[in-house]
Amino acid sequence: MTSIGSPSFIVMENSVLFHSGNSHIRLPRFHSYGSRGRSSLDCSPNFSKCGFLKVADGENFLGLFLDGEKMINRGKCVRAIGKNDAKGDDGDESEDRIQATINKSKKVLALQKELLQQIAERKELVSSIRNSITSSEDDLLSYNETSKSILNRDLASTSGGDSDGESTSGFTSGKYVPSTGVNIPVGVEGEKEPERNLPLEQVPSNMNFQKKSKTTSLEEFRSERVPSFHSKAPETSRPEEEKLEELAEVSLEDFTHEANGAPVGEHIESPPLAGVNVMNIILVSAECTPWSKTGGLGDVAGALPKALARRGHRVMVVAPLYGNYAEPQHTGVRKRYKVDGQDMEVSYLQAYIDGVDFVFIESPLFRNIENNIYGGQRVDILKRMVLFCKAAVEVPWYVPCGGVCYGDGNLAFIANDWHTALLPVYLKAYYRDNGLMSYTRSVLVIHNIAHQGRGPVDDFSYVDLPGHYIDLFKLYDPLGGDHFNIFAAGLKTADRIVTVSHGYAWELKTQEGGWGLHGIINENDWKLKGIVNGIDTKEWNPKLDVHLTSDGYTNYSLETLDTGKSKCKAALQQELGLPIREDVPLIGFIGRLDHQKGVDLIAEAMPWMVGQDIQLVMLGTGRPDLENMLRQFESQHHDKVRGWVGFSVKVAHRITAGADILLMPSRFEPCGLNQLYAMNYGTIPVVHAVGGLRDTVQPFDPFAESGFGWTFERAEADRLIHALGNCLLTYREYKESWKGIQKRGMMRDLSWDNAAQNYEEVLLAAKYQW
Ligand SMILES: Nc1ncnc2c1ncn2[C@@H]1O[C@H](COP(=O)(O)OP(=O)(O)O[C@H]2O[C@H](CO)[C@@H](O)[C@H](O)[C@H]2O)[C@@H](O)[C@H]1O
Repeated sequence: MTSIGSPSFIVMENSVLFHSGNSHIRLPRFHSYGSRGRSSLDCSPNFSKCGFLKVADGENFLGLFLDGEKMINRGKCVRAIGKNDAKGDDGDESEDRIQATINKSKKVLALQKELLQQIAERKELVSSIRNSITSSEDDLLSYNETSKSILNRDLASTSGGDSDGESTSGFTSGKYVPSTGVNIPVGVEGEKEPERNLPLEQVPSNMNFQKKSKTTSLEEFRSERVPSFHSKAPETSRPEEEKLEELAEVSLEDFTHEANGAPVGEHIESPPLAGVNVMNIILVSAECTPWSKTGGLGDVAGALPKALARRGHRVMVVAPLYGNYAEPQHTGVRKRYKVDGQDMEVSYLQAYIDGVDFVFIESPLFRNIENNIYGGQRVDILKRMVLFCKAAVEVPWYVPCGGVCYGDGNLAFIANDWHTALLPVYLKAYYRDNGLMSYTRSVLVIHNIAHQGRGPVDDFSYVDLPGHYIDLFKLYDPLGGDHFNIFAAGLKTADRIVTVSHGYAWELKTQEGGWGLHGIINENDWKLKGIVNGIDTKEWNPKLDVHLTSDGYTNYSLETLDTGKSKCKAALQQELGLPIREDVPLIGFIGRLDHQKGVDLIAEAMPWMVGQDIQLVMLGTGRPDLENMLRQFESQHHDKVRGWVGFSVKVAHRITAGADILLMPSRFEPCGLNQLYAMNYGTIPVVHAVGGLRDTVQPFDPFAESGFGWTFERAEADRLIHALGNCLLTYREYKESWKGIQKRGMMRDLSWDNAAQNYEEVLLAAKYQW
């Protein structure tokens, strides 16, 4: 928070020139001010320097307040700081300073002029490049009659959206009809290739275009000097005048700094980490924490976008609205989409949290299934995903966030698992095949290849695509012959494929690991990359964990590990009704109860385990037989074992904090998040060395005192017993080594920041791929 002391002002027609110490800044005058005695604070959501004026008497300004902490936070309310009389206590001295400011502003205007000249030159260069691209790709870009008529329809601006609720999109006689009132982004016109303001960063780097020429382009200037603004329109859809206006709005201080080489004022935000590569990114997921979660996908959808936003990208998450969520507000936008021949209406809600736009799609199909997201008949699930993907792919056109739609230029979708694997296909079939959304890319992330959206070939009729698209979905299966496979089509169509660890990227290409899709994955190896998941270090942090603030639990850190963790362990033992003993190793398991998670291996090892002086708590839901098994473990070994059947985020956090050891005998594990959470809480993982578990848990080496846990090479009970036995021995006999492992785990950087940077590289590669 920046405190501005004894400031003085010049009130101009449309702005207020503010001067204090060495700082100068121009702020727009807010229409909401000027009322007598007004004392509340207000802000301009679109203004880069989010200023606050307090007025007591007509046009006499009493105070001006700056949000110096994070100026790009739209709508973030700040406390009032600083106060001064408009005429100033400084009298003449103040007048002089103001005069000086005016002089400086003149210099700045001269600078601006020069910049505009450079921009004009740069524009000329870009348009000549664009012309050459257009002429060489004429064939590719010529539209068929259908697309011409689509383009001729509604050429309204990208902002605002259409809320008439009357439009329907879908395929009629093999031709896709976008929803009535599609807001084709500005620049899409008439019968030719849409005229677009190709942003500078969209020019492929290999085009010999001097990206880093001596003169500075507007884009470069903006990205280097001005923080990225959440509510700004995508570059492609904004007229040049608007950009210039924005340039003029950049504070005087920025310019005077440029001119004088003076120190940067406190209110200048550092440039986005992504630099000139900032993009609009829309992650589409069937679940998203904290609103909906059945497993790790929800965690990723809730956290990765925030890390991407921290790098300066404009980021949105699109998810279905399953329940009544507190945060999102109705946008007033409604649309209709055809699903299996029926018109389905959807509406859109939106919330802006931690730099990310969360957009929820509301439909009776999604209502009240938060506990059964993937439940129901195969065809019902398929219809839900068809509706979700059809609606999601058009969100950038219809749903204004911070007042402005994302638009389809410089845009990349991140789809996740088979549930949204239709999105890349729709993007291609409905739009890119018709010359629309040409600058939009899609990346498909594989979190779990075991679930693929399979069905009989006849299911193709539900996805509403032109007939020839069936080849993308058809897959031969040695058991069932030809079948319909949504994941297969998504993998073939997406511009890039990501999976959640390096180990899993390798496994996917094998017959055992690819679950029938290894052929397709091998064919598309060139676009596949493994990126290890991160963790949400706010949500899963023993220091901040909100689930550790009651019932005897406590927050702790590396410094308070011994006392804090012991307290959490005792609280967990008490909550579970286990004997409260500091010296007994407490082992935890958290996960979906299915074949993947290797619960049966724990069952096999159970006789050995209960023969040890240990305690075991297992939390999970899933296959009914495995749920029953958990209940049986508890009733048979009530003094040592608890089987908690249910889905409880709170209990998951508490087990992670209170347990000494986390067991993950997964048969396959694309990445695994629980072992990462465990390490961050000083809980030692014992894992089957597979997929992401192998990538993230380097085995303990007692000679080098290195490593983070114990691993076993084969998913077999005796291997598990061997690894767990060594772990228990170290717990009991080698306390210092144990502490070392705990501390190394807690000191690791497990945040999403690294992964976000890697995702950015993938998105960029997709963006420049034609
Ligand atoms: N009963 C319960 N109560 C409360 N919380 C529970 C729970 N059961 C599971 N969870 C939570 O769900 C998440 C599970 O995440 P994982 O990554 O371990 O597995 P999942 O197989 O679902 O995810 C897939 O996607 C993720 C994300 O990419 C990959 O890491 C993973 O390998 C892949 O299988 C964790 O946050 C865990 O705490």
